[in-house]
Formats: sequence, C-alpha cells, structure tokens
Amino acid sequence: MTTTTTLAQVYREHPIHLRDIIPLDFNSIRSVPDSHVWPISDDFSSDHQLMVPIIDLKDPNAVKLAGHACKTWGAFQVINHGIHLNLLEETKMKALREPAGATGYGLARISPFFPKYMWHEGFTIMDSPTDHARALWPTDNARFCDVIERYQKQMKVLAEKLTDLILESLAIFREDLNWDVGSPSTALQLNSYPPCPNPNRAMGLAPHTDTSFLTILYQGSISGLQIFKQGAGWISMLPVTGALVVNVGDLLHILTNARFPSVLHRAVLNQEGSHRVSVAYFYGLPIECSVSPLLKLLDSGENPRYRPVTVKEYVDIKSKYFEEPLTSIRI
Ligand SMILES: C=C1C[C@]23C[C@H]1CC[C@H]2[C@@]12CCC[C@@](C)(C(=O)O1)[C@H]2[C@@H]3C(=O)O
Ligand SMILES: O=C(O)CCC(=O)C(=O)O
Ligand SMILES: [Fe+2]
Repeated sequence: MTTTTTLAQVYREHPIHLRDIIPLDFNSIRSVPDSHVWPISDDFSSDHQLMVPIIDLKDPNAVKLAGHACKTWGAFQVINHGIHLNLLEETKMKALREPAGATGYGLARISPFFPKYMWHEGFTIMDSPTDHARALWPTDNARFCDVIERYQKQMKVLAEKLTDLILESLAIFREDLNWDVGSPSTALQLNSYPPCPNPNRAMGLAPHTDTSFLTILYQGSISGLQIFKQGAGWISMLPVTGALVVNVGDLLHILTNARFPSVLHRAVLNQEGSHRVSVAYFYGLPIECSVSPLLKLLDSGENPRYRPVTVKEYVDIKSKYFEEPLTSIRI
C-alpha cells in the first residue's frame, strides 16, 4: 500500500519551535533591538547597471529567452502572464492582515539557521486556506479564502505554463519525466516587512535558495528583492508594474545538473520606511517524485553531480542542514 504524504506533513516533522519566536511589536518599535541587528558588510546596495531580464510571455522568442535567463541569472520577470493585477493586489492587501499567534503565521523556516532575527513576518498556506482562516476570522473568512483559492489556482496554471516553457528550452518532454506520481507540491507564502527604523542594520529575509522547482513572486511596487549573480554581487530586482518574478529553485537545479542553478536571493529593507509585502508561490514536484539530473541533458563525458532524491527526502535534508543541501547530495 502506498501512503501519500503532503508537503505540509513533511514540514510538520521539522517544527520551528515557539521559543524561537520573540514578540516584537513592529508597529511601535523606534529602534532596532540587538536581537535584530545584522552584521552588514556590503551595506545592501546593489549594482544598478545590471538588470534582470523581463520576458514577455507573448514574445515568439520566449522559450529561448527563458532558457537563457535561467542559465545566466536563475531568475527573470514575466509580463503578459495572464494574471489580472487586481487579483495580485487583492492578495497583497490580505497579506497586510497580521494575525499574530495563529498557525500559519510566524518566522521564516530558515530563521533557526541564523543568529539574528529578521525584520519579517510570514504567513504560510499549504493546501487549503480554510482551516487557518476559520481560526483567525470565525465569521468573516469567505473573502480571504476566495482570494487565496483563486490565486492558488491561477498561479498553478502559470507555473505549469512556465514549466513547459523551461522544459522546451531544454528540449525535454514531459514524457521524459516521472512526474505522474502525484500532484505537484505547492505552497503560498505571504511575506510582510514592516517599516524599519534603521534599514541598514536589519535584514528582511536572509539569503537563501527556494526549495521548489520554480517560485513565482509578486512584489508590488516597493523594492527589496535582490538576487546574487556570480561576478556581479547583489542585484536588485526592480519592481515592474504587473510583472511577476520567477526564480529557479533547487529541484530545477538538480534536474538540470546545475545548468539552471537555483538563485541565491534575499530581501532587504527599504530606506523610505514603507511597509513592504510580497506573495510567493512555490511550485514543486510531487512529494514522492524522485529527482535526479536528466541523462538527456548531460554532455558526453559529463557525470551527474547529484544522486537521486525524492522531494520529501530533499525537504528533510534542507530542513535539517540548510547550508549546502545540494552539496550533501553530491555524487
Ligand atoms: C514550500 C516551502 C518553501 C519554504 C518552506 C515551505 C513554506 C515556506 C517557504 C519559505 C518562505 C520564505 C523563505 C523560505 C526559505 C522559508 O523560510 O520559508 C521558504 C521555504 C523554502 O523555499 O525552503
Ligand atoms: O519578499 C521577497 O521579495 C522575497 C521573498 C522570498 O524570497 C520567499 O518568500 O522565498
Ligand atoms: Fe525565496
């Protein structure tokens, strides 16, 4: 008998303990307490000459452009993606509700791996939003659930479209893959970065790569996201009205034998003291799916760098080690 595990169950085995959560009233605090001061060496500024590619999904060259962006940047922005801006804005407004203490609300999962707290609060939704929503707003949750469910549905469609685009750029067909072992594992994360009295000393979201195949991020109009580009350093992802950011995640990295490397990124705080919110949709492969470098992609003489891992196994590894999870599955 096969048992189906969900992404939420896998993460439940890696709890972030409540004692790790220190109550800080982001709304009234006037200076950054020591618990939130980060040693900052590169003052969070970024090279403004370089610009992450913006891809028009209606462009006949979109496949080629997406392949190139994944290879050289690990990220791009998409326009003409077919998602209405008002749904994105609606979801963003919902993200502004800060329901302290509830399930789904809390520190970023990566927090225990860093000595200081981040200037950030997150709300994670896996599967249906209804349980969280009912607990938070017993009589007034319908609109929240409706917006979230519509957002999840549309993001899934777009994630699948982007997956096809990326596979096509690699000349890979879905039949080459063993993805029929369940439904994709997905998660939605509402990120909140309250105004910070000293944005140069605190960190929004520490540098990380996403544990996904790809991530679609809506960041609104306030900047903060930076991606790390080898040889160039931290590059700001300029907010483009209506555009969505696409990041290469670890699973795509493994599948392509690092041809499309997962992008290291972070969120810094803005100088204007604006409250920034973002909505991230993590699109992953089925939890029981085994992921390994596609032999079809290897050049002659090129060896697979990673051993096969199931998505579940990889989530376990990353939750335990965080640093260099990809190194720990190197052959
Ligand atoms: C499906 C995911 C992806 C998660 C874990 C789980 C739900 C929450 C996601 C995030 C969101 C914030 C950054 C991150 C690094 C974190 O701490 O929580 C992400 C993490 C990952 O990409 O590993
Ligand atoms: O808020 C952002 O711009 C980045 C969010 C992010 O990286 C994440 O949720 O994984
Ligand atoms: Fe991320």
